[in-house]
Amino acid sequence: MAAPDGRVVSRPQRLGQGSGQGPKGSGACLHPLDSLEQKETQEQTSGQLVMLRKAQEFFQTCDAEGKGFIARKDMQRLHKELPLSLEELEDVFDALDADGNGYLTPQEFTTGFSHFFFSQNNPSQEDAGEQVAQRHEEKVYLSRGDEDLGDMGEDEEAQFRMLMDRLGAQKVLEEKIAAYDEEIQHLYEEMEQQIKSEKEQFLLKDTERFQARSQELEQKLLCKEQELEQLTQKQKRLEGQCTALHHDKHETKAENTKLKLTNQELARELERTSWELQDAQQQLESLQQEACKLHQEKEMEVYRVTESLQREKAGLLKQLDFLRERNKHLRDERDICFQKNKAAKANTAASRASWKKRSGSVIGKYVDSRGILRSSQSEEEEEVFGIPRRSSLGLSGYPLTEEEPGTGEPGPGGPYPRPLRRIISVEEDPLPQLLDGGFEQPLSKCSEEEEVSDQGVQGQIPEAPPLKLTPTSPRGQPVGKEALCKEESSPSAPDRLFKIVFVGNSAVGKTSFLRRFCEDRFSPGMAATVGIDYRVKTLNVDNSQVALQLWDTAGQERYRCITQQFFRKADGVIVMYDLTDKQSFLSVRRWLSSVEEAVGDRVPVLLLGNKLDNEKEREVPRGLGEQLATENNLIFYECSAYSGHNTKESLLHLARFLKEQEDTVREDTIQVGHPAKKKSCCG
Ligand SMILES: Nc1nc2c(ncn2[C@@H]2O[C@H](COP(=O)(O)OP(=O)(O)OP(=O)(O)O)[C@@H](O)[C@H]2O)c(=O)[nH]1
Ligand SMILES: [Ca+2]
Ligand SMILES: [Mg+2]
Repeated sequence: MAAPDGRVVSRPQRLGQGSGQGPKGSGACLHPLDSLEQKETQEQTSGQLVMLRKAQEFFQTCDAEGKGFIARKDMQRLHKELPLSLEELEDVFDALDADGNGYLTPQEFTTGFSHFFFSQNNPSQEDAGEQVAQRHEEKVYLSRGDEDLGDMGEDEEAQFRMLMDRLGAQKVLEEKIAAYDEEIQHLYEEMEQQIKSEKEQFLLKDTERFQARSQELEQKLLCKEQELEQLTQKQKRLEGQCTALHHDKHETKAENTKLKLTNQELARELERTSWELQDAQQQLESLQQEACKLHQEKEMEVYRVTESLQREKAGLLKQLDFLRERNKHLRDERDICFQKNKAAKANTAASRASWKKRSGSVIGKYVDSRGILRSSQSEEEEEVFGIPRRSSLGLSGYPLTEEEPGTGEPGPGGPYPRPLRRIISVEEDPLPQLLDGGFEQPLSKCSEEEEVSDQGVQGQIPEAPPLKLTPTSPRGQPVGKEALCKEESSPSAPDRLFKIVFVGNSAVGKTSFLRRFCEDRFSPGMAATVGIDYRVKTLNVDNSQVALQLWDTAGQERYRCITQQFFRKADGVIVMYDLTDKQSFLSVRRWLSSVEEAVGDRVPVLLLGNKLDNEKEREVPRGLGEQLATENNLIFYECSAYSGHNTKESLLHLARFLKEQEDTVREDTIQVGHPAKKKSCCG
């Protein structure tokens, strides 16, 4: 058991309890030495036993609660029973408290007593006695058990008192010890105080720490709760998202299925469309071939019609010649009967009629002033036989009937030849003079001024010179007649047929060039072309017959709108300039752009620099022509209608190019859907 100051104090043992020794009579074996000692001490024990017993009685008196030890306050209790002061009791206590721990164990109590007695009786044996007493004490402690100690008698009291006195006598000795003890006690109390305060502080700190700890824990708890709260919310959110995702997943799945179905449908649709496309392509291909055939047939048809018209025309003209011969004879006879005055009258009428009867170009009979194809052939008869008919402008540019243009009524004072533009160029046809005996200046010589002068003189017809029997100009075919070269008179249909439009400023030599090309002759002083003229020439290109429909246009500005219309139908275009006239070269670009505007760049163009024979008057160097041709991807030649230089070569080059281009297109058409590659013209 730990005493208050921490020292270990063995618990005083009650009588009968011992260090493992049992109560009296337990017969526990004793040490051999012990027997010896017993003999020695037996004589002395009787008196002392009593004393010890008394001591025990005292002990128990003091240790009323039976704690097993005596504290100071127990000793104080004796103050009432004994005539001792508190100080004396304190001194006695201190004397007895051998180990100074503030408690008296039974050993210390009885030892004190026995010591006292021993010291009283035989001081010499004190030491031995002490040991023996100690040992004995232990035995006595052990051996006495439950022996009741009786009350203390007088003599005992006297002895006790004596003891106390002795003890008291040692007071002086003991005072010092007491003071010392007091000091120790005091220190002890201080220490206790300190311990107490330490304890309190400790407790305080402990409490503070505890409080802090508990606050901290509370804080932590709060944090944890918040975290828990957050986690719960997060979990809720995640659950929400999870549900949403799950829901979306279902929707996506559904959408997916729909998309798959749509996909399948689209695939089927696509397959069906591709089949339809293939069918359409095949149909397109066959339609293209049909169109191609139709186009060729149409061309052939046109050509045949033209041919037959030409033949008919020739036949009619022969008839006309015959009739004229007849007429002439008849006239001769009649003339003999009638006199000149009639002739003069007839002359007047004839001069008028002769204007109407001027033959025009072939195409003019079928194309009216606006360049639109006319309807019936009756015009031909009327024209040839001068039968007046109701129509607008005549071929020669005069109205065929006496109607006022635009009103439909004959004008006052009879019909006058109105100053209208000649629509179709005509070549002077000597026959009309023969017909009505009237004389006319050949058209090619008459200029617009002369026409005006004609209009100016109302009714006065200039004296016609005596009728010549030979025509004034060589009787060539009227312009527009088909000029079949001798060697190609075979009427077999050509393999190819190309339409070529011939443009260029006025007087550059287009008509002269075509005359050279078709009739291989040059006639100076050509009349300016009016509107548009037309020739056909068949060439032999690489052993195939290529027919060229040559449209000779009027270079004058005022016919520009008519010529424009013909560009669209063209397979090829020839642009001519006069190398002795710079202005005509400068206008080439404008011609090129109006061709480009009408047909784009799909049509090959031949550029011709004419009048090469007039080298001394050259104004346009060859290089300029070549440069322009290269820049615009044109075929280029310098030529002369006068000498015939390069007239055939240039058109042969163009015809060959057209033929090759058509072959390419045909090949491409056979391979469906491949567009024709445009070759460069100048090869
Ligand atoms: N020296 C020479 N003169 C030519 C040549 N070609 C044409 N001429 C003359 O130039 C003039 C005009 O000739 P045309 O053939 O009528 O000219 P054009 O281009 O038809 O004129 P428009 O019909 O008004 O467009 C005529 O007097 C011809 O004789 C040529 O190669 N050399
Ligand atoms: Ca003690
Ligand atoms: Mg001309």
